[in-house]
Parts: sequence; structure tokens; C-alpha cells
Amino acid sequence: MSELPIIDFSGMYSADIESRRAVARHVRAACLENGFFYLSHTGVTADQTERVLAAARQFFDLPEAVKLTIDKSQSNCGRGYERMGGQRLEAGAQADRKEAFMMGTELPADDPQLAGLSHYGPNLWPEGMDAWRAEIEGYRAAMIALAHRIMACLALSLDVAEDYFDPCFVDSISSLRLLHYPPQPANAGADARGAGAHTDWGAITILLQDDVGGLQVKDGDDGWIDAPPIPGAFIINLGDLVPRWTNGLYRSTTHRVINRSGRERYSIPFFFDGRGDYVSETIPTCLAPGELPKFTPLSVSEHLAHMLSSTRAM
Ligand SMILES: O=C(O)CCC(=O)C(=O)O
Ligand SMILES: [Fe+2]
Repeated sequence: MSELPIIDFSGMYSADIESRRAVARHVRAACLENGFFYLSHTGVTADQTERVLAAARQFFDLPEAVKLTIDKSQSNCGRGYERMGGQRLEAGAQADRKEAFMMGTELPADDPQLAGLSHYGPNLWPEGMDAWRAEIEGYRAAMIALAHRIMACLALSLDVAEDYFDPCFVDSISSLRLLHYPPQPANAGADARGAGAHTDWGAITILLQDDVGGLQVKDGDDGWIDAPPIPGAFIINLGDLVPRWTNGLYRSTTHRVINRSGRERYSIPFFFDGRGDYVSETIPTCLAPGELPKFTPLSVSEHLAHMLSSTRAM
């Protein structure tokens, strides 16, 4: 496999179940391959993706001192600004050469069911940037709607009802990350990474990238496939919850970013992670007669908290 497939998603908006199943068949083939694919015709407009990428540039162009007024050290749920080198996604490599802004699901601290679970709480917003905030929140809303539809498609691809995953996504943890990768200097060293090799931790990721490139997806033992930007298409990849649901049939594939372009790179992943207290179980259609589940039960919040603490670089 040398390149990732491009799947036209428009059939998922059809009232005709056969059109939706046709999309699901393509998604299944891509998920059986390596769990990474491009999705086009999603209904999200080019105007909106251009605006949110411009918003990312605008934020990272702010003086460092302004960005640090919302440093994520002030958040108990990983929101706000993460400075350059704040994360090391690949053990043994250099800290990631990227800076980030994170925002996500906002629920009151005293929510009767979800209080105390990681990843719920207030966002941190830069002062005096209300239009900017509205742009980010609007894009996040578009991503949530698209993510629900992708989960319906995944359900169809696994021969279960389209609403099979709905209980996992009531008050789901979902986070939007704005990312800025400066160009990597020529003498940066062989273990320099924009984002070190990792898998994503939730259910699915919807990635918007600018026109620079640098994302690579693991293929086999040693190979990497480039996942260059394709105008009008998002990259979708499966996170660690999906092998748990499918008993390893669909994988959560390792990927990384190395920005050798000489240009500034901006990308915006949206992570749809599931409800914090949701414990995934193997989907019955993914177990052959007599086959046993390979994964022990683990809640979404426990998994995310563990992964977050193991990748903190400072
Ligand atoms: O910036 C990218 O292209 C990918 C980022 C990524 O993999 C992540 O944030 O999990
Ligand atoms: Fe990732």
C-alpha cells in the first residue's frame, strides 16, 4: 500500500440506506488496511476550513507572553496553550517541535455524573478575542456533527445499527487542537520530530492540515506513507478505542509529523474520544464463534489520563 484511499462521503447524507452502505464498504476496506483515509465531500465548506486555519495562524503569531497568559498549567483538564516542546509523543525521541492550543467539552465542575473525570472543565480563552473564539467554537461544532456521522458509517461498516455508538458519545470528550510546527532546522538531528510517532487515544480523529505536508503514517514494520494535504479532504484515522471495539480487526495506526518543508506548518486535529465513564466492550459482530475479547475493560477517562501523563515533556 503506497497511498491512502480517498473516500467520497456524500452518500452518507443520502436518505437511501444503500448509498450509505456503499460508503461504509469503502470505509471498511480502508480500516482493514491501516485505519487512515481521506474523506471528501463532507459538507464542511472550504470557506470554514480556510477561516479556522487563519485563526490558528493568528493565535500562534501572538507574542509568547500573551499566549502564556493561558498556559495549560492553569488548567486541570489540559486546556489552553502548550508551549513549544511541551509534549514528547515518541519515547526516546526529542520533545515535539510544535506548540498547541487546546479546547474541548465544557461541563460544569459539579456535573453529577462526570465531575472528577479527566478532560471535563472550563476552557481557557485569550483576552479580547471574541470573534476568534466564535470561529473556533463554530468549527468545533461542525466537527462534532461530522464525527457523529462518521461513527454511524463505522457502525454500518461493522454490520451493526447506525446508532450503535451513540451511548459512547453522549457528553463525549472531544478536543480541538490548533497546532503550529516551525520548519525543522537542517541540523536538528535524526530523532527530531514535529510530532513523535504515536497512536491517537480516542475513537476517531478528523485532521485538517494546511498545504505544507509532513504527516506520515506507519506502513508495515519499517515503512512510512506520506499523507500530503488534499484540498477539500480531511484525513480520518482510528484511535485506540476502535481496536478495543473490534477485537483488533480495525487498528489504531502509528503516525508522526516531521516538517522538513522549510515553511511554517499549521494543522487542526479534532479528537472524538467518547464519554469519560464509557467502558468499551467488544462488538459482537467482531467476535468469531468461540473467540475471546483480547482487551481488558478500561474507561475512556482512565485511558486518556494515562496517555497524557506518559507524554508530558515538561
Ligand atoms: O499535525 C498533524 O498532521 C497530525 C497531528 C497528530 O497526529 C496529533 O495531534 O495527534
Ligand atoms: Fe495523532
